Amino acid sequence: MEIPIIIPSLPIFVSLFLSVVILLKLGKSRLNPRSLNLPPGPRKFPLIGNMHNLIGSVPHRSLHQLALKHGPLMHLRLGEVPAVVVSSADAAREVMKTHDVNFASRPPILAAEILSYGCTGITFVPYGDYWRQLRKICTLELLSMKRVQSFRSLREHVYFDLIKWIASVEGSPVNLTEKLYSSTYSFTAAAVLGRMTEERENLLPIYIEAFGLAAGFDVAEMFPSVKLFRVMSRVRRRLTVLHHEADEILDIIIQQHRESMINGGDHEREEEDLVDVLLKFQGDGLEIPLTTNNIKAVLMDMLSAGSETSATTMDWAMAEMLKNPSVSKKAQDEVRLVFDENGGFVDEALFPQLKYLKAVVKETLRIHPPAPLLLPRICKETCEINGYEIPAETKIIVNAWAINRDPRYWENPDCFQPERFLDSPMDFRGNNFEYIPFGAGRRVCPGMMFGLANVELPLAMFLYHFDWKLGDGNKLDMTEGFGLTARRKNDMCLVPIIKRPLMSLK
Ligand code: HEM
Repeated sequence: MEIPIIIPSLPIFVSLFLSVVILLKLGKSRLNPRSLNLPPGPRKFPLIGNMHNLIGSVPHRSLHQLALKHGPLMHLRLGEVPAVVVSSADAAREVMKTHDVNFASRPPILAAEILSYGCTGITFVPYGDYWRQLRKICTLELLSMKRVQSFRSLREHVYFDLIKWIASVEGSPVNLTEKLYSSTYSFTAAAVLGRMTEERENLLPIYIEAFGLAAGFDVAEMFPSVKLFRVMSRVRRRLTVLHHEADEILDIIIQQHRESMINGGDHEREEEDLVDVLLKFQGDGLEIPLTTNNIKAVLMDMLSAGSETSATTMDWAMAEMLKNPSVSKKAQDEVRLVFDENGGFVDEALFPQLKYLKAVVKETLRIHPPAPLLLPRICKETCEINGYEIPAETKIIVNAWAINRDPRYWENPDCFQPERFLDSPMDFRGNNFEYIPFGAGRRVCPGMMFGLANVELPLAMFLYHFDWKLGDGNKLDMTEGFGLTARRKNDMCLVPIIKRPLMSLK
């Protein structure tokens, strides 16, 4: 009698094979250190660990709910990656101040590895001499207050074009969200790469797709020891193609800058862009020489870190003001008082007078931090925090969203009340751990001033020139979406009504 041989279909065979590989890996894994005094956390399942705990809501909300049960220092396993989630100001201070050096590197991330030339930009490069050199260039040159001011005329032109367009469609619904994101990209790309319009425009669809993919879930990142997942990763393949396309465009841009420098510079431009600045450093005898790929990595970091964060802040600020008419009235009254006296020109030089608008921006960053989990850190050497052991190589996730709304530090934490920041010494530079939209410690955001200028100017222009109402049949939707930043899920369509005519730019 013949014995039937059952041949499983290919997908079943592949999943069986992968399960066995993962089980074998986890079997001899270092990830079940029962003897360690780890922070408490929810029960972990085989293979997935706590991945199931993140289903159903945006990650910062799911993690917040878990932390309410397990505490401000919570241990998780995401696939095979051990992680600790920090959800209180005290624990955040321990990580980003007391033990800052130990937590000053970031875990490698697939998208950064590919798009940022093997993590050689500033954002994901490990803490050390090369990072220190880049950070110095960043704070003293690329993103200094002087540099931010040098982009003033560029900023005015980009956002003036936007409000001119809005004025041209007065009375009809405008997809403000879409316009905010595209104008912020235009400004950031022009400041970073220069005014070469065609190349910048070609880079935009690549950038949008790449950062969309980067925000997605990739199983290879959850099981770094299973090399097969890396080989099979569709995200990896697509990111690699996009990286090559972006690389060619960046090469053209850098080449044109080099030629322009040899010919004595571009006399039509008032300001240097960031490519100009980095190329000067390249020839400047740095301690650790900057290769052209290093420069491209920094440029990609600036584009990704600089554009979505500002647009997301602006979008939430507009949505909150629409939801809270008394807030928008106060902000509008202030802006109109200041700029009516200035002949109707929205002038950055007068922004120190916009105390209420600045409080609106601060409150937006409190209640809707664009990077609600900051950027991840990694523990270099095993250390102790609050009596718990944090093993080396643990991924550290700081839930800034939860901290910024913690009722122990904030009255009515879920209410949008800019008044709480008027006459308050609280700042977002990483000194007050109950308010950390830009992070803290050595890796705190170096682009704060650049980002804020990019938010305040368009907001002041929107409030000064227009009244805004929801289009017929549109409801204000405050749902959060998934993405690289915590942007709103659905675009906001608003009807602009001109209240102050547009003056031409000075
Ligand atoms: C509203 C605007 C912005 C917000 C809320 C924001 C937020 C953040 C956060 C939370 C981090 C991680 C900090 C940490 O790990 O402690 C970060 C890092 C960073 N940001 Fe921003 N950012 C903004 C705008 C910008 C802009 C405009 C730029 C540049 C053009 C920029 C460049 C960077 C860079 C390069 C890093 C990495 C720094 C490092 O690892 O040393 N950011 N940002």
